[in-house]
Amino acid sequence: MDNHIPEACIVLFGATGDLAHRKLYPALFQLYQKEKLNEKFAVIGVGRKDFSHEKFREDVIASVAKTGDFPSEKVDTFASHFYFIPMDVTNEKSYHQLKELADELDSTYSLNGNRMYYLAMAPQFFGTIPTFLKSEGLTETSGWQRLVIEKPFGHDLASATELNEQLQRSFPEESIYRIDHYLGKEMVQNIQVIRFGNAIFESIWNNKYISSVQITSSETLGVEDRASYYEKSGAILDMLQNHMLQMAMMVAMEPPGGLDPKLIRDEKVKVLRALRFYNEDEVAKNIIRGQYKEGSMNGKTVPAYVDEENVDPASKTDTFVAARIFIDNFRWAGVPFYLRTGKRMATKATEIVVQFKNGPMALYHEHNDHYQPNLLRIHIQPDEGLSLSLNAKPQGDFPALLPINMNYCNNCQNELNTPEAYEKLMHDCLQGNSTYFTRWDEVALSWEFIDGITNAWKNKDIPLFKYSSGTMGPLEAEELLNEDGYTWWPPTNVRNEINQ
Ligand SMILES: NC(=O)C1=CN([C@@H]2O[C@H](COP(=O)(O)OP(=O)(O)OC[C@H]3O[C@@H](n4cnc5c(N)ncnc54)[C@H](OP(=O)(O)O)[C@@H]3O)[C@@H](O)[C@H]2O)C=CC1
Ligand SMILES: O=C1O[C@H](COP(=O)(O)O)[C@@H](O)[C@H](O)[C@H]1O
Repeated sequence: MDNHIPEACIVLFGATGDLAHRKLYPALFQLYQKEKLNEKFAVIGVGRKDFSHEKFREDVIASVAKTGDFPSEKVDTFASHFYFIPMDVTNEKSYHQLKELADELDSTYSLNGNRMYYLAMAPQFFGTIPTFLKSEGLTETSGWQRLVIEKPFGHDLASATELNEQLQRSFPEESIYRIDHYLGKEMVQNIQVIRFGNAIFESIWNNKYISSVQITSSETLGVEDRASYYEKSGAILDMLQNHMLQMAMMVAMEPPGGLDPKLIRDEKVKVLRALRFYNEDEVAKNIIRGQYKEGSMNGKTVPAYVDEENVDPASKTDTFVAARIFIDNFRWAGVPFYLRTGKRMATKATEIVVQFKNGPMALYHEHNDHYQPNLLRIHIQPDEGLSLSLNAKPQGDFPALLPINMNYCNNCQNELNTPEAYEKLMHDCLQGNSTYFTRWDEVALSWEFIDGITNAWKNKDIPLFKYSSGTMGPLEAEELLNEDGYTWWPPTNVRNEINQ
């Protein structure tokens, strides 16, 4: 890991695709504008379209322009570093032309042989490309070689293992950067600092003082045009296996011995090792799956999942999942972690709520409707921040109670400066910092846990609960918490709280 401005040739497979256009070019431009990239970089875009370098540059300029009003000279100079190779990645021979251009740019821009290969392509190509990169000699340069790989990383443990073995024949584990874009989110990275940078939290961050943890990631969008992928994945593979478990790991991990990526990832993986795995009966009791029905959102009727384009009308795909999980270790024994995520829910929000236990004696709250437990809310999105709910006394009125909130908003004043997840992750990769990428042991264990659930869904008659679009999911997800004496805390908006 180093902090100097990295020089590298970035080879972007999938350069004409949606992810590259919407996220990756704007992210690279931000790095360039902030001087986290200097003139020593080149990007080679790969796709099947017959683009010239010029056409590709126009595309890159258009993509950047969609994200803000930037000086055209700066954008043009940035785009001049972009080159395009039309090729079919399944054709081994086409890599020769790629190699030639990469070697040439290496010397034109003095890139020291450093290469970042970014696979922004459908997963069926994840194994093929690294194999050809190695067999055709693209991994033999004098500099570093890093492989960035998009999601999904397999669809179960067996397929993920097979893919991983294939990758490791071309790139060692320390050169493989598996993207989970939630790990690039500002407030997900902040969890570590909030916990380990504040003695008041770390000392009570355990089962003596915390009664439960809730993590919600709700979306208002439906399946959109991704049915062919989503029909096979559902919310459980799309969100729970990766983003939701990653957030749970960040909340639950032990303090690392330092900030080295290995030390942090070692602690995260220990959380997964302590995760309670469920048998089929336990899956039925602890995991709720749902699917959206027709409903009303912003005054408009939206269709049921089964009526969406390219969805099987008899589909049993989960568009919602709520899970009660337990981390059976000294710190967390007995503390339920509730995770829920879904599409077509009432709000777009990601929030973590840490609920603290009530004090040992009910001096104030026994007959008081206003009493609420202390909550620490970590607002991941859309606004980023923290809120701490406390109880106080309203002016002059004793012994009444008034719940109050202490709020901090990370992006309210300086909105434009919050780096996008992809900007941070690409920068980290260029610097060789793998902290916020997923290591193979994390991926394998998370698949093992998820396979237990999906196998139970296949083998047992476990219901799929329907929920109306525009709600927070099926009633059964609420009952999951009610059984334990809890209720889901609705996501709040820290900006509104501050402005009240
Ligand atoms: N889009 C998003 O918001 C997100 C995407 N991802 C992941 O990113 C990856 C890419 O997604 P996305 O950008 O949406 O996909 P798209 O379908 O929009 O783009 C696919 C890209 O692959 C190229 N391609 C396809 N087949 C070949 C081939 N045989 N040889 C060379 N190039 C080929 C296409 O080029 P051409 O058309 O020129 O052939 C295109 O550039 C996926 O793994 C996805 O899961 C992850 C999170 C969010
Ligand atoms: O990975 C994915 O994430 C998005 C949600 O990401 P967010 O940053 O907007 O919260 C989700 O819509 C998509 O289905 C999934 O593949």
